Amino acid sequence: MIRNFCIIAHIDHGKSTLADRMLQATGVVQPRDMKAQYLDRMDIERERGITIKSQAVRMPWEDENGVTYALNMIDTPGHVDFTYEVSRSLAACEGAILLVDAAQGIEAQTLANLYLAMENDLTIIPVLNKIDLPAAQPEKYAAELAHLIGGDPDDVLRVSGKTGEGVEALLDQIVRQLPPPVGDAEAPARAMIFDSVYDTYRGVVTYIRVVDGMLQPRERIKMMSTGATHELLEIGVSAPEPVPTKGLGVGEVGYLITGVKDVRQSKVGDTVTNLNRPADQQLSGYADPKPMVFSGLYPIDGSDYPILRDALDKLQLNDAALVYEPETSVALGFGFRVGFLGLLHLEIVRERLEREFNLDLISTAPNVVYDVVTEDKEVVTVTNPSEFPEGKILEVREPMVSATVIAPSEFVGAIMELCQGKRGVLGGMDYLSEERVEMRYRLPLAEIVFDFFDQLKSRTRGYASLDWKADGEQVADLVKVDILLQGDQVDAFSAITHKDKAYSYGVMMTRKLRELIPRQQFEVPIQAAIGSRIIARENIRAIRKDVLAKCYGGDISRKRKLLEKQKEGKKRMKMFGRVEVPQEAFIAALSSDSSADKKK
Ligand SMILES: Nc1nc2c(ncn2[C@@H]2O[C@H](COP(=O)(O)OP(=O)(O)OP(=O)(O)O)[C@@H](O)[C@H]2O)c(=O)[nH]1
Repeated sequence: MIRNFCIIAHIDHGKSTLADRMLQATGVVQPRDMKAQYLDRMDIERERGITIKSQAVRMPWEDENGVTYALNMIDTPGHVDFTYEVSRSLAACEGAILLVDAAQGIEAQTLANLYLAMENDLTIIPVLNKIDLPAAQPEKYAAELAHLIGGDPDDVLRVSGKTGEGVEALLDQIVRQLPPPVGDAEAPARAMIFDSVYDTYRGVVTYIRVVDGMLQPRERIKMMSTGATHELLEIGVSAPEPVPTKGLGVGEVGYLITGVKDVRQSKVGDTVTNLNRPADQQLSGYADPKPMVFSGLYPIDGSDYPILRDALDKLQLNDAALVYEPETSVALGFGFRVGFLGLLHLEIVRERLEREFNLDLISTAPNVVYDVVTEDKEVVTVTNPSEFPEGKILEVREPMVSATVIAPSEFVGAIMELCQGKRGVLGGMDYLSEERVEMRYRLPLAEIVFDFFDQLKSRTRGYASLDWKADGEQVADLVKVDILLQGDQVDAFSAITHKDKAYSYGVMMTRKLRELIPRQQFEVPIQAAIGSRIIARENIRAIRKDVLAKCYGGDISRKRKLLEKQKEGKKRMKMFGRVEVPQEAFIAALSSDSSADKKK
């Protein structure tokens, strides 16, 4: 008897904590082994209190008639950057627990995840969490939830992941309400890969859900999309530590190990079948995660470049959403252009590179991907402003998102003002209750991916929540702004912006550089330009830097020392034409610009 379910919730509504309590209530983790966020294996997940990778775990649960069920729980990430992980997990389940913080109510990702679950035809069990909080308003939010998904407010379960209250009743309801998995036990095996993870000791561990038939150790399996075959070295369940079994049958969730070293050989969304008796139809897979923002990553010390390359290779083993290719910049030297799902993803990758591989990195201001149509109708995909085609351009298309904002209704005006300022178009508005409203906007990705969320939070005193998903492209009035030092373009500072914002970018960047670049022996103009048109200009005045002026005596050795020192200082300088720029100036100019993403 099997029940497969996942927990879906807005970020911080308590999924991981509830999962911990379930592990305890079912006895699979002993109290002495318990640690918070048991299923979050990465250090960064623990430290930041967020879930990045999905995890599956099997737990036994006995119903009131003494029948024991195997419950497979799949813990999913809550942040919008990792939504693609959620949809994969959902496809492996028959049911979802829709968890809502009893002191907060429905938030934007509650809705987004609910819609995903509904698209996957899952049975939904509404649950209010954190009922131990003094600020909890279970009656009010039970009504909100019942209104949203239909049904009676009294049927909304109430639990506390902190105290464990209501968790056993919830496990009983999972057994009672969720349908058992259906599949054909006699058919050729078909199993869906919903995650694959690189483990230093075991190689690639592939998480699967068997739909039809049976997979057994030692047999040869085939990946249906590539035709690659492997021997099944081990198959088993996570309980939550890996436990090898004699095979996995219909509806079962577990892992398999084949000895491959690269997660790309065990592609998420692929169907695993038996080589001797293969299935003819693949299961419908998932859309590949698509990078949304790109940034250049450069080692501060140029000799670290090979280390950075190896480190990215290693991280990619575990993160199929990470894409990169080598790139060179006049200002920053050799590095990589890296694609990310969002700014949180960028921040996490960068932190892992610095921490796990001891690298000091500089990242260029992130940008979204543009399609530029040139005069001869060629479409150029631009992931780096320096690739923006020269010459006449027919149109520039930018990626769009559809965004949902949920907030108390008193903030409707403030939210509208913000979204309009970001070139958003209102798509619709619904009241969830008398005082809370859901607003739907279509907005350019470039306008929301950077500081939108912070601005939204500050205009709504922290009450608004946001969710968004990709929604096609639009033609827009976009231009490339270049920054020139004495007439020479500095590639790391080029940016693609909306025409109305080009001027303010130009002014901001030229001012910043004027402050950061030391004076030279001659006057240096810093200009911002669109094509050949100058839109902003600052000057660095000339000085004559005479290091010898300090030495009045005739001590020649001291003079020589000073000259040597000056020469050394120059090594860390980059030359732009005749202009010397210390690398620190670039770092300072770029780092203050990259708005850190806050937890959403
Ligand atoms: N008082 C109280 N606090 C809770 C309860 N459940 C979770 N919390 C707290 O709420 C915060 C978020 O809990 P998590 O379990 O990390 O939330 P999450 O939804 O898993 O977050 P992500 O994995 O990042 O999506 C933590 O500080 C928990 O200690 C509860 O029942 N009562």
